[in-house]
Amino acid sequence: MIEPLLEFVGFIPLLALSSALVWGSTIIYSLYIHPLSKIPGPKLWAISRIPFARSFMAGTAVQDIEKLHRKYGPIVRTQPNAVSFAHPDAWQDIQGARSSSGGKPYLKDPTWWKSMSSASQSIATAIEHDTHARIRKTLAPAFTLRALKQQEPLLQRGVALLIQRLQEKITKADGTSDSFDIIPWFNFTAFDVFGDIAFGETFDCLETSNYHPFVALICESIKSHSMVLGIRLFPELEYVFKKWVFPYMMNEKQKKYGTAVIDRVNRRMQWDVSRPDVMSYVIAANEKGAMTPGEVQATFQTLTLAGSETTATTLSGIMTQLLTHPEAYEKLVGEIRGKLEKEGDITLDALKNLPYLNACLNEAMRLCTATPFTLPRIVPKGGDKVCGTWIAGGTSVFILPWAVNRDPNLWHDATSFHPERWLPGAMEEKSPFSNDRRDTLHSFGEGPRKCIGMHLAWAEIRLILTRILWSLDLELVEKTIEWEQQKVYVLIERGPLIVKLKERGDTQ
Ligand code: HEM
Repeated sequence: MIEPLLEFVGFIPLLALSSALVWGSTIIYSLYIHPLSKIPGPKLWAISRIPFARSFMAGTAVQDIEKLHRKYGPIVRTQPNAVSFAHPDAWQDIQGARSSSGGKPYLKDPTWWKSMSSASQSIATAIEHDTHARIRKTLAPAFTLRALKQQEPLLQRGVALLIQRLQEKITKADGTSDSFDIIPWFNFTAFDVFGDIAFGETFDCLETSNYHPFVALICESIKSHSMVLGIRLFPELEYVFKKWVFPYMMNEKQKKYGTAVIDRVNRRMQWDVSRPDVMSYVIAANEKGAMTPGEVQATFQTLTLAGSETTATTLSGIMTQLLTHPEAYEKLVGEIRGKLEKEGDITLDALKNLPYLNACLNEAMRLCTATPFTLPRIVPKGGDKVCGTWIAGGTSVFILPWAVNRDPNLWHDATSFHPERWLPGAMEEKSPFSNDRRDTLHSFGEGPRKCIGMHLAWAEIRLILTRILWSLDLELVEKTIEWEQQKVYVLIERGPLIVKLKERGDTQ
């Protein structure tokens, strides 16, 4: 009885010694022999995936890695096999088409991009170039400027309902509203407008002045989605989590509302109507069988999230900046009310030509970018030069817009909100912003996988912001959003922004 125990106890030092040897040689390999050993960065991050995963799952990765960039430079090793770039050339090198990759961009890193919930691929989760190109070609006509012109009445209708709902809040005798959090209203509008433009049904958020359970679910699940992504960095654990943990994380709400988009997609496909929504283009292209039904469903699920969360984040960002910079707020309201006399003057075409509005939006997209961390790509076999540095094939590489957009070497007074840096005067030699690297702001990505919804996003953001500022005066009651400290779980977790409204004071 005692003998096997003694045998086992005797085995422990051997086990400890062999583990120490394996660990020791892995550490020495990672630090001194690995093809990325010359890339600067903290040693702990170079030998283990744990520090990155911890920081990512805590929602502080963008701030933590920004600090690493300030210390180690624009190229930093963030995991044994991953490198972050905060370099002006990174957009072209990592996301652009490369001659070294046969004129194609690097493939998306499946650890980050492969769909977790759907067997079918979507425009965003498709890894292979051919599948992506086929899906993108089917959707592209729905997102041109021409299509947007036809979709404008749908957009205007959604935004008009937002304004009506906000005006209904003005119930006090002194002509003001009670204090309320304006952030959910950006979510309501973004999801409703996109639902209407995508498949002809809103989520009734503005109708009911409340979250549709599906929209609430999406907002709540942003954090848990990041947990899952963090776990994926450890393929050895993923099987256990997939089999034993994730099924239990799927709650009743998820089961009930998870199909909210698919149901709408299926309903829309049965309609025999002519309306210029995104689905009408897909139906037309699908007469030739361009996308499978599974791809259509997966793509509309992606579009709903990609098309709404990002827009709502940008609106939250610009509103936070304007309400905390009263001089910019006043100047923008002056431009909007001065140049747009009647409500009917607020058209998408007119808004393109308001210089201060567009300067404010560019500046908000710089500091409050909706995608502060871009999901990684894989350097092709054989390796490649990225931003002038040789990176081994198979390395996971990503851009950190959060750090590029705050780099004091690229921007004057980098962390402050200055819409002026986007006005023509900023190019003049005497301007403090004359050396700003405006060309490094790529809010919508770069290359063949650049945001397909860019025109729609600009239109929606300009229209929502302008119509609010044209109709209403806003007063900041309480700012609980400190944008610099916002947690980022791939997308940004946005805190409350408490405001009061009143009807605009001057003539209408
Ligand atoms: C301010 C709002 C938005 C921002 C900042 C934004 C940003 C981005 C970025 C940076 C990418 C590239 C991601 C990557 O490849 O790593 C992207 C891709 C994408 N965006 Fe947007 N986006 C916005 C609004 C929209 C809207 C309104 C839609 C609606 C359809 C949309 C749909 C997509 C899709 C489908 C992709 C993937 C494209 C592809 O892989 O071909 N986005 N977006």
